[in-house]
Amino acid sequence: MQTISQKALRALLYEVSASPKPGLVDRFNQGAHTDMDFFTFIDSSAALSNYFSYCVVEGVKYSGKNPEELFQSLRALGINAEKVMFDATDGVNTHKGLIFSLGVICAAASCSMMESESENVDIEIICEKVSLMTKGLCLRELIFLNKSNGLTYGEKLFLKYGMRGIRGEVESGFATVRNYSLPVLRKLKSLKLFHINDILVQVLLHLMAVNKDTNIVARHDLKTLEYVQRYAQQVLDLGGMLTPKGMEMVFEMDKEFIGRNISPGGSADLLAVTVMLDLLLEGLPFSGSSIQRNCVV
Ligand SMILES: CC(C)(COP(=O)(O)OP(=O)(O)OC[C@H]1O[C@@H](n2cnc3c(N)ncnc32)[C@H](O[C@H]2O[C@H](COP(=O)(O)OP(=O)(O)OP(=O)(O)O)[C@@H](O)[C@H]2O)[C@@H]1O)[C@@H](O)C(=O)NCCC(=O)NCCS
Ligand SMILES: Nc1ncnc2[nH]cnc12
Repeated sequence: MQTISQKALRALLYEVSASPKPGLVDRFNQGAHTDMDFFTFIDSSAALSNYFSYCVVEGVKYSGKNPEELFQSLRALGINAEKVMFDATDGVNTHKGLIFSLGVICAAASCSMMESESENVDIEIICEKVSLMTKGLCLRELIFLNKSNGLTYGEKLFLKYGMRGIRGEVESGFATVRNYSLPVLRKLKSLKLFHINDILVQVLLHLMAVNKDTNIVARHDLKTLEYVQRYAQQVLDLGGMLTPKGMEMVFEMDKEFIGRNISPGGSADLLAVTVMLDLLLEGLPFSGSSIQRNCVV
């Protein structure tokens, strides 16, 4: 059995390995990116493995009553992890979104497991903890935003379109993942009919059909986001990765996204989050009521 941080690393590696992912870096090509490839993601993933352990430790140590304090304790770790990522990739942003999302999940999972003294913590409880930890984040960092320059893409897009990006997704306890992608992943795995690669790409298509991906809007506009969502739904209607015709369309979509410089990076992130929550559902190496803290990490 694996520890929480090993699962986080596995989620990163599964996400980048799933191929073909339209417009994204995968084993077949660089997608709509010129500055990074599959190996950049391997370098970035390896560099981040310690960071996930540190986040798990914060969750294990935390015994207070206000989960927002636990989130605050992660912030410095997250900022440092972004530096570690940029060092490993020569300044390319591979995993900024996942440093944030998986860091919060690692801490929420270990904290919830310590509280319940059980390895079998419901995903709903972990996501509820994520939501409590990040409560008020959109209000503080977007709605009451009081800086006028040096804005991140996420902040600019909130001001322009009211999009809440990754902050909205974590504050909702990963509603998009719980409502759409995780049920698809679990159902397809349980059928035992398809290869994990094809299942992951299929899950990505489901995410692309619904996710309000700020990454697409940052490079383009809302019309392009709608185009991506419609296109993903059309491919799913043909069976997506699970039928020969659908699979052909996925390769076609990849070519088209590369040509139009479209990269659904936010949906790629939610694919990794989906894998992580699924791996957490498998349980962790605890032993009865005496929790072996080092096993969780
Ligand atoms: C809190 C922050 C992480 C917020 O950052 P920001 O204000 O920039 O907010 P967002 O734009 O909302 O999101 C940041 C990244 O999250 C991913 N993302 C976006 N939308 C969604 C969504 N709907 N669901 C899930 N995830 C989403 C996305 O990451 C992916 O894209 C990255 C590539 O981005 P970028 O380089 O900008 O784009 P390119 O098009 O490739 O660039 P060009 O080639 O055009 O130049 C890639 O990393 C994917 O992962 C968003 O980028 C942050 O500001 C913050 O506070 N950081 C500190 C860390 C911290 O506090 N951690 C806490 C400890 S847990
Ligand atoms: N595979 C991928 N390609 C491009 N951007 C990403 N962000 C997260 N995963 C990604």
